Amino acid sequence: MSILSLVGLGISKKFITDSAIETLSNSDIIIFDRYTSRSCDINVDVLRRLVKGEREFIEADRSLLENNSKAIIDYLDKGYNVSIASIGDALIATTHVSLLIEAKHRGHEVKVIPGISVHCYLISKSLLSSYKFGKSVTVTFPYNDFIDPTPYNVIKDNKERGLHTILYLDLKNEKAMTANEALQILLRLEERHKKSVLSKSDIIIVGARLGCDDERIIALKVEEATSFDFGNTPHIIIIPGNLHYMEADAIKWILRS
Ligand SMILES: C[S@@+](CC[C@H](N)C(=O)[O-])C[C@H]1O[C@@H](n2cnc3c(N)ncnc32)[C@H](O)[C@@H]1O
Repeated sequence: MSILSLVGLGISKKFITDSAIETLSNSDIIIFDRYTSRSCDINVDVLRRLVKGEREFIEADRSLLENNSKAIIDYLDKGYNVSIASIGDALIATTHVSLLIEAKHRGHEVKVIPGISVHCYLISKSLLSSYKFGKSVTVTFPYNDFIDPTPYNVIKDNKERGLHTILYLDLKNEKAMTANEALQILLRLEERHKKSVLSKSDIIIVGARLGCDDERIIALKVEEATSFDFGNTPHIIIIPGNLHYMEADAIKWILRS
């Protein structure tokens, strides 16, 4: 029986925990997940330096972790302890739980090492109440002329219940969607569906490169945000629902003046 560990690295180097390093150092094979999220300063070379002892590193894209999990199970079946190291938390806004289930079914031990996720970091820095977030959703790049309406519908459902929505932005190969692109997509969906889900005068919150030295978190109107320069990616957005008076007071500190 081998061990499969899902290790969250946190969103930047300063958040990598001792527990993460210890778990990686005890693995024979470390699979660095470089597709579910990006960090400003964590990469495979950084991990090589932090991990104790010589370990085999594999850089994994979507095909290895989602379509070809058999390769991972084969390593476990051969007696190797495997860690999958993801930016942020390995189980927040990913589908990696399927790997744990598969490994467990094969009789292997599974471990989860939580990491500081962009999800909780953003909620904390936004000053909004964690009790008032609804379902989160990813805005994906249009495919030919097709724009996936899911984010529009999720924002609508959350807003109907007064809840805030976190929008993750698509990562495709080397391209990361900017907040500007995401908002243009949502405004196009508004034009198409006309359900008054998003208007140019709404206040939204954008986080850029959270956890990095040049992080930004700004509350501003949609019409300003569409052309605002938030700096390099990754970016993330909150579409607020109804603001409690304390939330409305607190976000003034991050409001663009
Ligand atoms: C699918 S989510 C995965 C989240 C990750 N598992 C975690 O727990 O942090 C990845 C998306 O979150 C956002 N994101 C991740 N890290 C970020 C950061 N440091 N600053 C701003 N947005 C970030 C981006 O929109 C990115 O495309």
